[in-house]
Amino acid sequence: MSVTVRVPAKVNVQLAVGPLRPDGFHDLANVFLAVGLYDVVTVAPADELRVTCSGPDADKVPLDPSNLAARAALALAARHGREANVHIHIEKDIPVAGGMAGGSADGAGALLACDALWGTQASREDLLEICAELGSDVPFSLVGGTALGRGRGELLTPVETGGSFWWVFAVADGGLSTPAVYGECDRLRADSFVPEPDPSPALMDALRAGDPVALAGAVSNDLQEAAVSLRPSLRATLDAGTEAGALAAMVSGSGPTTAFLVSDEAEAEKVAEALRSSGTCRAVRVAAGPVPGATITVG
Ligand SMILES: C[C@@](CO)(OP(=O)(O)O)[C@H](O)COP(=O)(O)OP(=O)(O)OC[C@H]1O[C@@H](n2ccc(N)nc2=O)[C@H](O)[C@@H]1O
Ligand SMILES: Nc1ncnc2c1ncn2[C@@H]1O[C@H](COP(=O)(O)OP(=O)(O)O)[C@@H](O)[C@H]1O
Repeated sequence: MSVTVRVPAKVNVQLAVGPLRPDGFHDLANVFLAVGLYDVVTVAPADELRVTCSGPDADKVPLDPSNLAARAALALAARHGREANVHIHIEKDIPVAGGMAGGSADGAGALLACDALWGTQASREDLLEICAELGSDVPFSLVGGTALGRGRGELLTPVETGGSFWWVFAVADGGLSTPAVYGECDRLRADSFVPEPDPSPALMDALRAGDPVALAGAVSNDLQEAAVSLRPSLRATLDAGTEAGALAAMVSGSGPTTAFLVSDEAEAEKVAEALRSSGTCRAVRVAAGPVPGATITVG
């Protein structure tokens, strides 16, 4: 017997970062959009907890208990007074350390899969609470769609979205550490007043209208300057996408993946081809969103 869960990547259409909190996190207005690039997590009974991973980036994924999928299984097992004796296999398609919440996706996926495998029947609230303990982005990987994350990103409310948006993602060589990018953001803003983060009304209107041109005018990412500061070569990738006709060019979350909003699928293929031949990135992916969060496909 096994259970398989499919979990999407995300792009942040707004990432407003407030001042550094005493606990080392930042308050956010984090508008997540789940996009159709997926990791697939399968769990099956085993003698002991074990994680395996396949896919082109598999060698970059830790297989020890620091893996977010393993941590999710251990957290659920601890709550229900049982052993986490399960084999977790991750088919990884989400770029690793790319600002697309791949680890968070695996955490949410393993949690949902173990809950079904073990019949623990945890409530949605319990699952979301465990997700928040695992990481700021993990609750969103469970719920998917479009959502506003407040607090450190874990306090979610759904955002009405009137259509599907097409994206091209340029995957960079190597990853960027999320804490390092937040740290660089603090350093760059050390002498500026940093306001409390708020969701953009223009962005909410554009999402509700399903209007990619309006969305392109409203997207923002306070971590972009920091990601480009740590990885200056991203500037050339952003420029290549803009020159190819993307409506908006931005860093995805903490990067180094860059995200290009386009009007439709045909434009996506055009911009993708231009990015591929630009020589400014390692790989190019096309995806649309919003899509649902973690979903059981087998089991
Ligand atoms: C930046 C974002 C945008 O969605 O994602 P990525 O682009 O990395 O995927 C998130 O805020 C990343 O969330 P996640 O990767 O879950 O971070 P966590 O494990 O909770 O925290 C890792 C570290 O990031 C920093 N951190 C994270 C969230 C937050 N609101 N403020 C922070 O300062 C802290 O240094 C923290 O120790
Ligand atoms: N299941 C997992 N998949 C990928 N990375 C993981 C996983 N579990 C833990 N990690 C660690 O999390 C780091 C961040 O990876 P990831 O979640 O892919 O990127 P990001 O935080 O930029 O969205 C990786 O460098 C890796 O060390």
